[in-house]
Amino acid sequence: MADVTLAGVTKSFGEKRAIASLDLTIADGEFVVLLGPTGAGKTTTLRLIAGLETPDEGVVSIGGRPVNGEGPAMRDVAFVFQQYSLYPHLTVYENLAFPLRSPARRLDRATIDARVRQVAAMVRIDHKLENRSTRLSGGEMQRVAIGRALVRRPSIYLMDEPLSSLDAKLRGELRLELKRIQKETGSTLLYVTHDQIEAMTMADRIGILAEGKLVQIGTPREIYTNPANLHVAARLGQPHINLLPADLLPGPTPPAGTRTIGARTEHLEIARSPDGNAEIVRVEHLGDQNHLHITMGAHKITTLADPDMPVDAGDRISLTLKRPLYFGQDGQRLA
Ligand SMILES: Nc1ncnc2c1ncn2[C@@H]1O[C@H](COP(=O)(O)OP(=O)(O)OP(=O)(O)O)[C@@H](O)[C@H]1O
Repeated sequence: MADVTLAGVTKSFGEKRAIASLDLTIADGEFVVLLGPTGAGKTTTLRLIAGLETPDEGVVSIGGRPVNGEGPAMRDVAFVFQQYSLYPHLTVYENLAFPLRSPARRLDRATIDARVRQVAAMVRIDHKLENRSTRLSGGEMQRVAIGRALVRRPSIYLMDEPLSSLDAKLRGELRLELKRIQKETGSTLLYVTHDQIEAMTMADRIGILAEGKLVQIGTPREIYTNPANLHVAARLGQPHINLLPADLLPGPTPPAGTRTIGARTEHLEIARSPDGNAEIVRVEHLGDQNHLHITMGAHKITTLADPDMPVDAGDRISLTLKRPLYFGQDGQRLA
């Protein structure tokens, strides 16, 4: 079993508390994505699990075994970083074979060869095995870097923004492949990203970190539809959720104590109306949808609309809320 547990883990760097009493469990075979703003403690969490940092307090366990005293080599964990970190003078084949050649592994040549070829096929780089790693595109290099982690067959993968340096098309392709590989191999994977699409599409569960604390963890759908507070609500959704005063828009009566209403596209009803309560100031045509930028008094609202909806800048519309999210004074969700 390769479940990972952090229990009450705290880690400071000098005065800075990077991780504050963090409790997190990743089940065996689960794909968990950590999302959070810069400095939230995502990388530090990975490094604590890898054994590259030692907790000040609390316990890190892998497969039920406390590993606080164990170095990285003993933890059977593979780390994939944002930078490719390949050996430039070696071929793709040699880069993939390298982790298997350590004397401690005692693998024979045929076993190494079979494993390299199997993983190369998995990450779809088998046609470039003899290329030098410097003569690859960014996407190919990152496939090799991921392959080099896979070839070792560790029980846990830790990935720190492995796709962020790639262009959007490659990111989309590798996202699908990573998810497929993780399913096929049944590996436990903890993945850090700023990219909410990666989080939504790959994660079994998303953990939202803020200031070294786990604010919420749940399936992508739970985190999106049932955010625990304003912070979580603002992390997911494109365009960004609109955070509005409780009495701005007509709609259902908010629960007592409502300070802020969270309205995503699906919480807003739009109708063209010359005496409507809002005005469209800009329409961005994105092809399959339109981005509408709306003002209502001093407030700005952004939402999506069907490209067939005949609206232009300057049009007045009436905006109504339907089942939005309600938040109290302290930012916590009320309903
Ligand atoms: N080695 C270190 N020395 C001093 N401070 C550190 C060190 N490592 C991390 N920190 C601090 O701890 C906090 C958390 O850092 P961490 O790298 O875990 O954040 P992150 O969520 O991964 O951020 P990013 O998204 O920018 O990578 C930050 O304030 C950072 O400056």
